[in-house]
Amino acid sequence: MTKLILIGAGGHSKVIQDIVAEDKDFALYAIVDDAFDDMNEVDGIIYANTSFLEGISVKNYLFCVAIGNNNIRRNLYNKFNIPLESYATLVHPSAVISKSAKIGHGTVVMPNGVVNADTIIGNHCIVNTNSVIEHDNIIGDYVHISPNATLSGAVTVDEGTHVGAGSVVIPSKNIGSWSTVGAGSVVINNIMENVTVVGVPAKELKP
Ligand SMILES: CC(=O)SCCNC(=O)CCNC(=O)[C@H](O)C(C)(C)COP(=O)(O)OP(=O)(O)OC[C@H]1O[C@@H](n2cnc3c(N)ncnc32)[C@H](O)[C@@H]1OP(=O)(O)O
Repeated sequence: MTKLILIGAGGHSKVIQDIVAEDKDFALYAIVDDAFDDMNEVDGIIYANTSFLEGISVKNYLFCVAIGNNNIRRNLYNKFNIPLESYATLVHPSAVISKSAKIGHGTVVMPNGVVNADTIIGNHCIVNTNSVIEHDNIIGDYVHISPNATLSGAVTVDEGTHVGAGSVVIPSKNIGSWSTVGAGSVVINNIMENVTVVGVPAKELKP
């Protein structure tokens, strides 16, 4: 069993802890978060400040940045000198993943997530509860596909973008990097980088 360390102790972390509890390949070793000043051990799990990472031998563990915010997740990955290969790919047993799909390091697939044929998902992504990523999608690093969102076939989502809960993207559209698709939106056009779109059909929200 591989010992796993989660970086982050908030709501998103709780869902990941549930996934780890279902996975016989992993044993949750520690949860580190700057919200913790002191080190405690509860039910065999260490709770500690992120400075705990400085005193361990990285090669003995796998890791996951368990933070929902895409930008913070990227910043924490860049902050800690942990090789990409040391980040686990965590998949809930109820998720359905095509044998031809590829999923990167540090990426989590929540309950009932679907990733279909020939889709490629990058590193440190979130495929959230009940979301559907259809065939031939290309999903960049640090992307979050929220609960109940549906990406139709051959969609591309570039780095850091957040696709909101219950939104739909029609086939073959591209969503640029570090953009946000509001909850419940329907994307029928390509979306630029660094914008927020909302509504049906999705239109840019001007600052
Ligand atoms: C397990 C989990 O929890 S995973 C997390 C999943 N999270 C999500 O899906 C959240 C997605 N976020 C949203 O939908 C947000 O509303 C955002 C990012 C689109 C906009 O947030 P903000 O920038 O704070 O916008 P704000 O709330 O000020 O609204 C601005 C305008 O957009 C409208 N608007 C905001 N969100 C939406 C939406 N999803 N659909 C349609 N209109 C919207 C508002 O009504 C408002 O309109 P008005 O100016 O005419 O009054």
